Amino acid sequence: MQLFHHPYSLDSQKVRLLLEEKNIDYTSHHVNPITGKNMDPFFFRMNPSGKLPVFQNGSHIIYDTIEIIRYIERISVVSSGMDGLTPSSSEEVVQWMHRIQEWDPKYFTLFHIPVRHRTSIFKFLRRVIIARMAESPDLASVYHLTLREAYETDEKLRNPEVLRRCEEQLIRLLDQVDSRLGESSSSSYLVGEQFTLADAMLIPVLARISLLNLETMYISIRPNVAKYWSGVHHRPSYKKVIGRYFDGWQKQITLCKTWCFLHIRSMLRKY
Ligand SMILES: N[C@@H](CCC(=O)N[C@@H](CS)C(=O)NCC(=O)O)C(=O)O
Repeated sequence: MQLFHHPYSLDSQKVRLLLEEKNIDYTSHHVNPITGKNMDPFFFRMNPSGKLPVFQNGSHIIYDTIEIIRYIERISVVSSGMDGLTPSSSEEVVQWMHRIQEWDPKYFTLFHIPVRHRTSIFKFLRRVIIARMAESPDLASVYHLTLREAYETDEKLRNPEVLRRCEEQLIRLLDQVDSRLGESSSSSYLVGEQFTLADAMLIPVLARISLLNLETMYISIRPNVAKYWSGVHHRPSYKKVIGRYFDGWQKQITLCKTWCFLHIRSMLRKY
């Protein structure tokens, strides 16, 4: 099994958390979307949307995050030898998964990146797309679509209404999470006492808020969410998938590495 992912990608974090929780071995391929690695022809041929994560098991390729997560759940049930005995996720878990996945972090994240950094990332990515298009003319139509999407994204970021809608949706989700977590004082996870697929999907959302230095505004003011968030930091899966890249000073190193890469490549005009 192979996973094409990146620590920066929120949907990749969801899948990786689950793989770690279920102790499933896989071959990991880092595809950094900020440096445009997801624009490489090999990746585009596998997934014409260029989005992460992509999960491959033999000839079976899955691009949709919820589908990947449910597939991993089935693998884990089968490999534990409990097939037919262990019920798959409850209706409530599945509902939470969809509710969490409905929040698209793209614009929220981009709005909170300083404009000058955002502008140079976008400029770099547009040049990467054009360079890849020249290398693989047979993929020109997909690259054109991606380029158009990049311009549209830039356009939307000028519209404050887009940010307002993302914020509203996030606030609604966090309020629902806070009240669900508060329903039982003994339950540590979103749907009861056990870590479920819903937690694997929720933790990266909180990690994104924290990465953007917005914890005070969105997490700390919700006591149940704040308690949950500090609790999940102790899980080995969290440490491996998120903590080692973004906790404390690691965050500066991770961001600095990407920033230096972009800067040097732009200076050398190597796209
Ligand atoms: N098909 C995926 C989409 C995942 C997605 O939007 N991935 C983002 C990262 S979390 C991505 O790859 N962005 C790179 C890009 O848009 O170029 C799903 O909805 O499950």
